[in-house]
Amino acid sequence: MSSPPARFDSAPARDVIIGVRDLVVGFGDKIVMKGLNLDIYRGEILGFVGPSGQGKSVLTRTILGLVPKRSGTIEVFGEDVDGMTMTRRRQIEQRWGVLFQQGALFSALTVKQNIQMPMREHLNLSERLLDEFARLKIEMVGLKPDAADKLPSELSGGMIKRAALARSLALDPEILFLDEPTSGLDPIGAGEFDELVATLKQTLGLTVFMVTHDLDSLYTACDRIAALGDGQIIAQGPIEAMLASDHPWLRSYFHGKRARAIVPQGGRHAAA
Ligand SMILES: Nc1ncnc2c1ncn2[C@@H]1O[C@H](COP(=O)(O)OP(=O)(O)OP(=O)(O)O)[C@@H](O)[C@H]1O
Repeated sequence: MSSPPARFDSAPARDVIIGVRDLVVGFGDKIVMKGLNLDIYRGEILGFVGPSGQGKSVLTRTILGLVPKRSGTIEVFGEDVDGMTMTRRRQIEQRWGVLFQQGALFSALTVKQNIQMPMREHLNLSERLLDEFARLKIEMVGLKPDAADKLPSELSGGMIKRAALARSLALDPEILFLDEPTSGLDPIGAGEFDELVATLKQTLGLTVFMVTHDLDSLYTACDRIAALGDGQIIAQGPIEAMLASDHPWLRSYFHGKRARAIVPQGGRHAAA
């Protein structure tokens, strides 16, 4: 199965923070990635779309080293992940933050304790500094200070997302992986979350890889979009490139009934 060349766009060379080449991933007889190529550039918010079950989460998990690949290469921060020592791998892991679809906070721990988990695992900090850093992260994601001592069960869906985001920022990552961050949020909450991610990108210089089905996020938060289909990238570029594509799935996704419900000025859907 042929794949697009290593660089697809005519833009000047940019700093590739993650480079995926000829990636093949499968489970038993089922091949999910069929020679996929993708670059994630430093400082961008890349939206990753595609039909359900095509492998968006699998790609994320493969990059993160949670799913083994059959072949191909993955370079993270310019280094091939194959052959990395465990120590190096752990150093790399400190440079990314992950927000899984369900938020995945530990239910028995308070927000503060959740945020401090990665810090305790990777850093050697005093309790005073741990508290100070957790307080900072809580403020960064727009939660009130009293959220620190709450359990996840005491939080709304939007607050859980923010708390999980705060935890993913615990180690001051360079890149954030967000798996459907606005799913389950009402349109206003989703819009606020997108704004927060865009602000964090600006202020912290973050790179963001965001798996999403949320058209509004693609319009309002993403600098670039990559679309997955049949185990490969079928299109990538700014929203205009998606709108101009004549690929059948992209046409129905970006020009279908739901897409037409978007307020032209970039407002969110009337209904989620
Ligand atoms: N651990 C696994 N074992 C076997 N098959 C798996 C495993 N993980 C994922 N798959 C399969 O890989 C395919 C891609 O799944 P994935 O969750 O990545 O899709 P997706 O594009 O993220 O879907 P959605 O948009 O619905 O979240 C699916 O057919 C899924 O059943």
